Amino acid sequence: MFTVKTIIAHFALSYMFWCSLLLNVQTTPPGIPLIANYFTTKGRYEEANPYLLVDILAVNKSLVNPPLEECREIHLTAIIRHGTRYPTSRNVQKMRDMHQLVQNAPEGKSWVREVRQWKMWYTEEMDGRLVQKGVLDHQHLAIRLSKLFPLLLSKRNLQDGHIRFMTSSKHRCVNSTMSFYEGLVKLWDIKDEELDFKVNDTLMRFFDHCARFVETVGKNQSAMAEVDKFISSAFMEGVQKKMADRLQVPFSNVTSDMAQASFYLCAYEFAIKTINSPWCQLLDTEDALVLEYANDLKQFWKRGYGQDINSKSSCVLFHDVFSRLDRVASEIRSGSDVTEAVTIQVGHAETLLPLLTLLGFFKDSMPLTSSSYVKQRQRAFRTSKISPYAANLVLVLYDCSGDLRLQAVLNEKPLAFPGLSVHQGVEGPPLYQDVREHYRDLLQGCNFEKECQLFPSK
Ligand SMILES: O=P(O)(O)O[C@H]1[C@H](OP(=O)(O)O)[C@@H](OP(=O)(O)O)[C@H](O)[C@@H](O)[C@H]1OP(=O)(O)O
Repeated sequence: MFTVKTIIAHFALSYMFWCSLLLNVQTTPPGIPLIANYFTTKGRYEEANPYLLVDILAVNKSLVNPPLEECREIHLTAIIRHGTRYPTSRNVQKMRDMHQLVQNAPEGKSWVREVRQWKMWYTEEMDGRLVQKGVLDHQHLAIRLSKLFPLLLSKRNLQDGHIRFMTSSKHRCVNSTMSFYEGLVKLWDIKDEELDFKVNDTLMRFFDHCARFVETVGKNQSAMAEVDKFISSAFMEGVQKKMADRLQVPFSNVTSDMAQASFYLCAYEFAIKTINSPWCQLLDTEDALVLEYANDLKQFWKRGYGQDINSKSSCVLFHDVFSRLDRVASEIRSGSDVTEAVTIQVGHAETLLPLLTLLGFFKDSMPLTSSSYVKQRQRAFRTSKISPYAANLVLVLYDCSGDLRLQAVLNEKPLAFPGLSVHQGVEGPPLYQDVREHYRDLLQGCNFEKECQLFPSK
């Protein structure tokens, strides 16, 4: 349960947030950039769960465990994005160009001087590697999940080999997997144990192996047409103009890439070093909302509802998860032990977003387009909340006196399966059978090979 301190802090933070919205004044805690809630996939997990700012190990059991007394958790699959990372080499280049532009800006305000004096320390070699904060993200997540699901994430299950680890081959994911394991080993003071994990890109980087996705989306810039249109829109121009005014440089010198680079400089300095960098002074809330929307458009059209193949490329992961749930269900029904209590699968934002899309989560009534920025202010598809660093989708199977129930939890908050009504008005997670029925078409179809064929046979 939450401690009193956490509850008070949670309400204080929420009160400050709503004041800032109503009064449109900065009331974010000092040290946190005013625009920190809009960093999309470059954002910290803590901004999605502000109570963690007070106690990084706080959990709210009542939120995720079923209120039904007779339930006990019997299996957990967690699909987790890696922790906080360095920028990719492509973005380091954009950030370096932005830093260069500021060198030639006139002195101006004090923060401009600070930005001019700021040392560009990012290098291409960093290329998305995990940082120390990313190690802590996963260590802390492991401890919180073990507090939420103690029957599953237990010392006994770890030592008996009932907790399985799988990761993408990318260094940030391998190191995140090791950090998650370290969190448990430290918690239970386990010595002389070796982490046994599998690298499986077929599952964790399915998008690389889906020819139709690679050719029609990954390599096809026209699939990003709405993103490109928005980046050339008056909204983005407005951001560039304000930046040019603040820096007192010609508007023509401030490209949309530079606007994005300033956003990233503020985001990475904060996420990696917890610094409210002078770069954050270059953008106000309205600017951040525009840049947030540009990034959400990218994720929508490349990983979300924008193209059907985005979500269908995750069929292989969908079937992997449900075949394991089916296996556990039959083990329970036959009275035998559950062979795999916990599966930890570490991947990317582009592992999580297509699967969430396939399951129908965070779907808005209208698609995100270059012309719907204003209408989509309250959109459900907001990656700042869905897929920050260490974002995690946890599927928990419960045995409730013989009835199997399945709960979805995203970033430690329960998710209702879209379109699945509560079973006969009974509170708590739906019956597993009802979830399977709800996804019957996907379970019987969603054939990865067929969906990913570049030229589908008739
Ligand atoms: O804009 P960058 O180069 O950072 O984009 C990265 C992806 O980062 P994200 O857009 O999710 O913030 C990165 O995803 P991650 O979950 O591993 O951080 C992805 O692996 C990398 O290839 C870049 O994605 P893109 O779609 O190729 O731009």
